[in-house]
Amino acid sequence: MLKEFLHQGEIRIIADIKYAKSLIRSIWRFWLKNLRTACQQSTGTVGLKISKVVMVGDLYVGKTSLINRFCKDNFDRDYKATIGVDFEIERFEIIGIPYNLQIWDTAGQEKFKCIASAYYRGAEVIITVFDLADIQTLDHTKQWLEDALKENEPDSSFIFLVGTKKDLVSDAVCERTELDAIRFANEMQAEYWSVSAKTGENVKEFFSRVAALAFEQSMIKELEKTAGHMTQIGAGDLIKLEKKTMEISEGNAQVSLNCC
Ligand SMILES: Nc1nc2c(ncn2[C@@H]2O[C@H](COP(=O)(O)OP(=O)(O)OP(=O)(O)O)[C@@H](O)[C@H]2O)c(=O)[nH]1
Repeated sequence: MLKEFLHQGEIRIIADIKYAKSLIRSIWRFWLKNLRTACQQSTGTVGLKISKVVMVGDLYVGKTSLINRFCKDNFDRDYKATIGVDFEIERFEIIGIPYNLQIWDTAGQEKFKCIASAYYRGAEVIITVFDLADIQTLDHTKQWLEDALKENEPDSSFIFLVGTKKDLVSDAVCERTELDAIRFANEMQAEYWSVSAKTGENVKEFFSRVAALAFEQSMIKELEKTAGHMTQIGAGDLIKLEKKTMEISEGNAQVSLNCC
């Protein structure tokens, strides 16, 4: 009798789990359908989504190298200063929706600042970059961020603080610098990452996080526009990205330079 009762209990639990699983599946399917419909309504088809990412920071900190490691999987040890601005486009496909990250690389040299700042507007993501091997560059990140924020609506951009050239510093130095960096990141309301363009450490992971957050944000905006209400999708960790291709067929267009 007891055995039978327990057996029935087991069946009940299994049935409940199955029910819960099917409920989660239905909610997920419903959400995906909503997302696709939102895209279709706003573009007429499942449209291409683009997010603008702007990289700022002192000269020589490694902005271009970081982008090149991610977009072209290469690293150049020779320094070629960015003149004005440059950009790369990285393509993804997420839940069947074509998605591009437009990554703007701005010059760190003071004399090009006035050109570069013209491209800060409309940044969904602002990446402030410093060199882990040159602590002074960390001190300047707040000013870079302030300049970039001036050109954007309040609270409209995700902010990242990125320490580069991790391969150049010992673990002890890195840890010490990171204590300051994390304090800065908190003050800047930024997410902190440390990377190496030379070894590739953390580069893919970092840009995947950038893309996931930016994609999520653009979908929320889309849903808000169509459904007229806020939908919480997650915190950038629900969507796992697979890069469609490592090749870049667009971008790399050096923008013309008439500095003031
Ligand atoms: N060892 C090492 N060197 C790096 C790394 N990233 C960049 N560099 C070197 O640092 C120098 C400057 O890198 P860039 O990427 O050109 O710097 P940038 O911030 O784009 O400079 P501007 O265009 O002047 O603003 C180059 O000689 C790179 O090879 C890294 O992760 N490790």
